[in-house]
Amino acid sequence: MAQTKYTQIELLSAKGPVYRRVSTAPPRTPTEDEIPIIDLSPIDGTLEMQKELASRIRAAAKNTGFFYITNHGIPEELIQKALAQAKAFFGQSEEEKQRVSNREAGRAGGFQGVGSTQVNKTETRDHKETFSIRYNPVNDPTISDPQSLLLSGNPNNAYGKPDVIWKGTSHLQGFREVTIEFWQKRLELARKMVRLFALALDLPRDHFDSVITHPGADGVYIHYPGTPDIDTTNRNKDKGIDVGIGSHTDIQCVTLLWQDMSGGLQVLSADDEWLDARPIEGTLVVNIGDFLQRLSNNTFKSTVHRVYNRKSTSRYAMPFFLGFNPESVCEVVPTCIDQEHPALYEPISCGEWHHRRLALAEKNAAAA
Ligand SMILES: O=C(O)CCC(=O)C(=O)O
Ligand SMILES: [Fe+2]
Repeated sequence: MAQTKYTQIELLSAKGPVYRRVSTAPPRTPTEDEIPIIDLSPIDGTLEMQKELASRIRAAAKNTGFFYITNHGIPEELIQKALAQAKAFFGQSEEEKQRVSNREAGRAGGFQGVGSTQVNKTETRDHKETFSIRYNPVNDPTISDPQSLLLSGNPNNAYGKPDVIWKGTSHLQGFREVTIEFWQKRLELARKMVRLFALALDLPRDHFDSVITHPGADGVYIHYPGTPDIDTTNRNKDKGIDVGIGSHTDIQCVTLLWQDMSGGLQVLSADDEWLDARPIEGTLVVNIGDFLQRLSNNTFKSTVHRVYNRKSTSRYAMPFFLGFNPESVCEVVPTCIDQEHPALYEPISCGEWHHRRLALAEKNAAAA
C-alpha cells in the first residue's frame, strides 16, 4: 500500500500560530462515529429525553466535533426561500453588491467579494463571496427593549450600520424579511442547542442561559463560484486562488451549517486525514467552535475544516455562527476541571476572544 504523505498547515490560536500535520490524500468517507447523524426530535421533550439526546451530542463533540442534525425544526420551505435570496443577491453586478460592502456596514455585516479574504495563510486566498448579518437586538424576538442594549455603550455592543445593508438590498423583493426570519429561526435553535451542550457537560440545563441573552450571532450566505475550465492539478493557481475557504477552526461556540448538494466540505480527523462531510438531504451540519472548546477545557473539539468547490457549477452554503454575549466573561466550566485536569485557560469574554483571533488573523495576513 502506498504510504500516506503529509504536509503542514499553519493555524491560528489565541497564543499565535500553531502547526498541524495533514494528509495529502483525497478526503475519505467518515465512519458513522466520526460524523454521526443525530435526530433532534427529542429537543423539546422531557428533561430525561434531553439528557439522552445530550449524551449523543457529548460523544460527537468529544470525538470529531462535527455531526449532522435531522428534524432540527427549521422549515425546508424557509431554507429554500433563503437560498433563492442568496442566489438573487450574488447574481447582481459587483457594483450593486459593493453598495452593501462590509467596509460600509461595519459590524452589521454586509458583502465581501471573491478573493477578499484568506482564512489560512499557508493556502491561497478564498474563492468565495459572502453576505452576512450579525446580531442586532431589534431582530431578536426575546428582547423586549432593544434600545437599552443599543445604548448600553459597551464597545463590544456596537451593532454597525444595518441600514446600509437594508437600503442597499431593498430592491430584492423579500430579501430582508426572509434573511431575518431565517436568522431568527436559527438563533432559536442555536439557543436550544446550547442548553443541550450544558447537559452534555453535566451542567444544569440553564447554565449558559445568562450568557446567550444577546449573543454573537452571524447569519451568512456564501457563494463558491464554479470553475468552468477545470484543471484539477493546477486550478486557478495562476490567479492565486484555489481553496474555497482555507483550513480553519470556527472561532465562537457553535456553527449550524446548511450546505447545498455540491459537496466539498472537508473535516480533519484526529488521525490528520481529511473526511468528506458530504451533504445529506434534510440535515444541517453542526460543529463546535474554539470558544466552547476553551470553556470545556478541550473536552469538546473545535475541528479544522475547509471547502473546495472542484465543480464547474456554483456551490452555496448558509452557516450560522453562535457566540456568547460579547461582554460576558466566561471561565472553564467546573465539570471539566479536577485535580489532574486544572483549567487550561484564563476567563475571557467571547467578544474579547473573537477580537483577539481576528486581530491575529489580520496581523498574519499583513505578514504574508
Ligand atoms: O461552506 C461551508 O460548507 C463551510 C463554511 C465555513 O466553514 C465557514 O464559513 O466557517
Ligand atoms: Fe468554518
